[in-house]
Amino acid sequence: MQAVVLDGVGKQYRLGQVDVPALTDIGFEIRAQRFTVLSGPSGSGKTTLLNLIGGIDRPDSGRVLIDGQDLDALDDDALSDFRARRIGFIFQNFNLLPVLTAFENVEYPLLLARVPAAARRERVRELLDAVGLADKAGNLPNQLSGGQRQRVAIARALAARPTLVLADEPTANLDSHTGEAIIALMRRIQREQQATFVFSSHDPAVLAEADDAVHIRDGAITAIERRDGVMA
Ligand SMILES: Nc1ncnc2c1ncn2[C@@H]1O[C@H](COP(=O)(O)OP(=O)(O)OP(=O)(O)O)[C@@H](O)[C@H]1O
Repeated sequence: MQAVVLDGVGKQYRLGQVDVPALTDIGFEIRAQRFTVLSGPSGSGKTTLLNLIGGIDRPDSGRVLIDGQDLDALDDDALSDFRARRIGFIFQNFNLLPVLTAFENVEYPLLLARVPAAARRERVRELLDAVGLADKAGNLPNQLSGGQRQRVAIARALAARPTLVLADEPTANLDSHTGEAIIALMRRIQREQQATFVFSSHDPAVLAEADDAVHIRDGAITAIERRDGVMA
C-alpha cells in the first residue's frame, strides 16, 4: 500500500531575477506504515520535498497524492484541514510554543481538532507517558533539555493520531546519545501506531533505522533502497 505518491514533482525558488531549481521531476512512492528516510547532503532538497509532501508548500509541476488524495485538488482551507487531521510534523528546532507548558503544547492540536476536554486530558497524559515525560507536564519549553523538547514535539505531532508523520532532521540539534534515544522512541511509536513516518536526515544512525531510504542529490533522486532487498 502506498501512503504517498509523488509524480513528476518540480519546485523552483525565485532569487532576484533567476529561478533556482530545488527539485526536478521527482517520482517515487512511500510505502504505508514504514519508516522512510530522505537522505542527502545539505541543500539537496530534502526540506523542500517534505514541505511538498506535507502540503505546507505546493509544487510548480507534478502531483502529490496522500492516501489517494491529490493535494492540488484541495483549496487552501481544505488543505490546512487535511493537514491538521492527517499529518503530524516534527521540526529540527522543535517549534514548541514557548509560553505553553509541555502539556499545553501537546494539547494544542487537539484543541484545533475540537476534541472535548476530558478526552484531550487523557490523550495528552497518555502521550507524555509514552515519551517518558509524565513528570514534566507543567514545564515550559525553556525548562526542558533539547531531547525533552523534541520528545514533547513528538507527542504533539502524534496527538491527533495522524496516519503520516513527517520529521525534518529531528536529531540535528541533539547530541548523538539523545538522538539515538529519540530515534528508538519514534521507531517504537511508529510500530505501535502503524503510522507512516518520513524523515529527512543525513544522520547515519537515522539511516540505519530506516525501512526504506530515498537518496537525493541536487534536487533529484539518485537511488531508492528498500530494506527488504530491492534496489531501484
Ligand atoms: N526560500 C528559498 N529561496 C530560495 N532558495 C531556496 C529557498 N529554500 C531553499 N532554497 C534552495 O533550494 C535548494 C534545496 O533546499 P532545501 O532546504 O530543500 O535542502 P535540504 O536538503 O533540506 O538542506 P539542509 O540539509 O541544509 O536543510 C537549496 O539549493 C536551497 O538553497
